[in-house]
Amino acid sequence: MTRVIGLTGGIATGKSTVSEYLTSVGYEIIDADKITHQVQSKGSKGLEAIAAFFGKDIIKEDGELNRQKLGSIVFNDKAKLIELTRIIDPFIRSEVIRRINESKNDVVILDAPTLFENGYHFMCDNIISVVCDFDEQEKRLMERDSLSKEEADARIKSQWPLKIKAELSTYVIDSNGSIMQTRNQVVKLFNNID
Ligand SMILES: CC(C)(COP(=O)(O)OP(=O)(O)OC[C@H]1O[C@@H](n2cnc3c(N)ncnc32)[C@H](O)[C@@H]1O)[C@@H](O)C(=O)NCCC(=O)NCCS
Ligand SMILES: Nc1ncnc2c1ncn2[C@@H]1O[C@H](COP(=O)(O)OP(=O)(O)OP(=O)(O)O)[C@@H](O)[C@H]1O
Repeated sequence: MTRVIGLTGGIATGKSTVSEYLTSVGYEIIDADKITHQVQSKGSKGLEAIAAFFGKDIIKEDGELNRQKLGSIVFNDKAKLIELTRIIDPFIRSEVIRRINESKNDVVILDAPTLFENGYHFMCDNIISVVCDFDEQEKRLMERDSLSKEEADARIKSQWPLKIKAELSTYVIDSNGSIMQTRNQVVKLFNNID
């Protein structure tokens, strides 16, 4: 049976950087963000369900989801984020489960930012959290996504505190240093996990 290693952390703490490295050394990654985009794509049932709740204006002229608009609604209104999760998570979950069940590998990495918030930790044998200090996370998020301080803080605060995620994880990667230092921790960790 395929073992599932959960990879989580906070927005812009370095999960994708870690999962890109794990891909390069041959691990199979199930990327919950990519699946989210897939189940919300043009003409999908997921997008139809989102538009039924948030209104047709949430779809752009080209038929794609207006991600920026939806993000600014849900990351500033907890009740709306709960609604979005209620609508879209069943689509994400069934695809994640399908991918795990169909995997031919001994190990898959489930890369999910809201692993704990959305209850995906119950599917995992081990959990790795990638964490860094709040100021560093805020800085990285503002730079990467060209967000203001307020926009970055709203996104960070819509997730569970990193301290709690770290406490609930089997392993913690501290990404405060350089990318090379993060990578070295991953190499060391995976030498011991397998
Ligand atoms: C709100 C949406 C449209 C924003 O889209 P956008 O393209 O700007 O961001 P993207 O999807 O690439 O996510 C970027 C980051 O936002 C954070 N994020 C996404 N969804 C959530 C959420 N429900 N709660 C907290 N943080 C979230 C994550 O850290 C993620 O890595 C989109 O994130 C979404 O539909 N989210 C709800 C689905 C979900 O819960 N996805 C997480 C899968 S475990
Ligand atoms: N030591 C480090 N480890 C990881 N990433 C770093 C480090 N130093 C800087 N970064 C940068 O931080 C940014 C955020 O990293 P990344 O995109 O991997 O975050 P993420 O956790 O996957 O975020 P999201 O939840 O939004 O998908 C990237 O631009 C990355 O290059």
